[in-house]
Amino acid sequence: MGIRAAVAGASGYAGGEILRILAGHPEFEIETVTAGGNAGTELGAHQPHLRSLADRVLAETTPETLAGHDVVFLGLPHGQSGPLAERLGDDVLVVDCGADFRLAGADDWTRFYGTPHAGTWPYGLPELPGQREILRETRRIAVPGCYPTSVTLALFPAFAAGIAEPDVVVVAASGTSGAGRAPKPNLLGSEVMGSVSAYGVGGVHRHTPEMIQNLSAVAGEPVTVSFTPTLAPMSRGILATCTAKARPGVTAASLRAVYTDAYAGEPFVELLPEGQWPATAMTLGANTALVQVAHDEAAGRIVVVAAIDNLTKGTGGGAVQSANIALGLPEQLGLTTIGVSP
Ligand SMILES: NC(=O)C1=CN([C@@H]2O[C@H](COP(=O)(O)OP(=O)(O)OC[C@H]3O[C@@H](n4cnc5c(N)ncnc54)[C@H](OP(=O)(O)O)[C@@H]3O)[C@@H](O)[C@H]2O)C=CC1
Ligand SMILES: CC(=O)N[C@@H](CCC(=O)OP(=O)(O)O)C(=O)O
Repeated sequence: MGIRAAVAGASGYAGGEILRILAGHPEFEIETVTAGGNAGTELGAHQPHLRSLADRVLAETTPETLAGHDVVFLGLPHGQSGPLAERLGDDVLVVDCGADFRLAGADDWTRFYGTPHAGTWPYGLPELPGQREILRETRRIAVPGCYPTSVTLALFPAFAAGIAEPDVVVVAASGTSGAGRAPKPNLLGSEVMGSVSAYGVGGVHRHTPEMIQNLSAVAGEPVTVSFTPTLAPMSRGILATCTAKARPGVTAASLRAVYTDAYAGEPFVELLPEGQWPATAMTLGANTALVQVAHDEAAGRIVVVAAIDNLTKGTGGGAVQSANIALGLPEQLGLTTIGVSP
């Protein structure tokens, strides 16, 4: 008998990615899959790529259907996780892909999400300093947002090493799956194809406080982040271009040395060889973040580019990576760094 898992939101993009990974994981048994309005229908109608699970019937998402499992993965709209998690025992590992428990600051939560703050859970980004120790001891995990995953991995080593001023500018392109599968007028194929567009400009995107929280904690001082997301005509992937003012004395060699050291032992983050730049296509389906750095001497800025698959390292893969740690399994179990191409 393996580790009994339930996936809520199994008809959605995040839930589908979690199931894709769990289906190839040697320790998990997928016992229950749930949805909202699509409860009662077969999973294969929504996730036709998950062949071995096609005839599973989606249950309703209730505390009763999610009870009795060792692990519950939640891929639900914001606001749904808190009431469900409250009704699941403290011994059950709950891994939430929603935003509800990511932020420590209730004011930030209310300002960006407009509802009362549900609380704060340990943050599922194992690469952050000290985070693996925290994840080993917890039964509640808040999986990071997809943009904050890419930006935090791109920049935290520079702040940990004290080589960047606390003034960050990020422009990131995301594939459309980041927006979920519910239809939205600006996300019709004809609106998205052949065009890249900015949205959430001017410090209003809800991932901004999450980036600030992560980078400020590592820097030990408040970091400002000017974040501009853009939508790119592709299904998956995030390419985040992040810059910060360099502290005096930083050189191309010292910058590279910081990132070489930071990621030398990390299984899922790779500093690419010099001269090679990350592309989203290199990460598709893989639980990897690919990173490259440059020192823009004329501008006095550090430039870091990171690529991830928003659904894998940015959600489902990150969720399973953190769950592996919390369950005492090898962190890499069931996860691959090998992508899909072309
Ligand atoms: N897409 C991404 O790249 C990322 C997503 N996330 C987060 O993961 C969560 C899910 O996102 P995503 O998969 O993209 O969204 P989708 O819209 O693709 O899927 C949402 C899922 O939630 C279910 N659902 C919707 N409303 C309810 C409800 N009232 N009660 C129970 N189930 C409900 C849907 O079921 P039904 O089919 O029946 O409507 C569906 O299974 C969100 O919190 C999102 O922020 C996090 C990081 C990245
Ligand atoms: C392309 C696109 O629309 N992306 C989403 C981010 C998706 C995500 O991961 O965010 P949460 O988990 O915090 O909802 C957005 O910008 O709102």
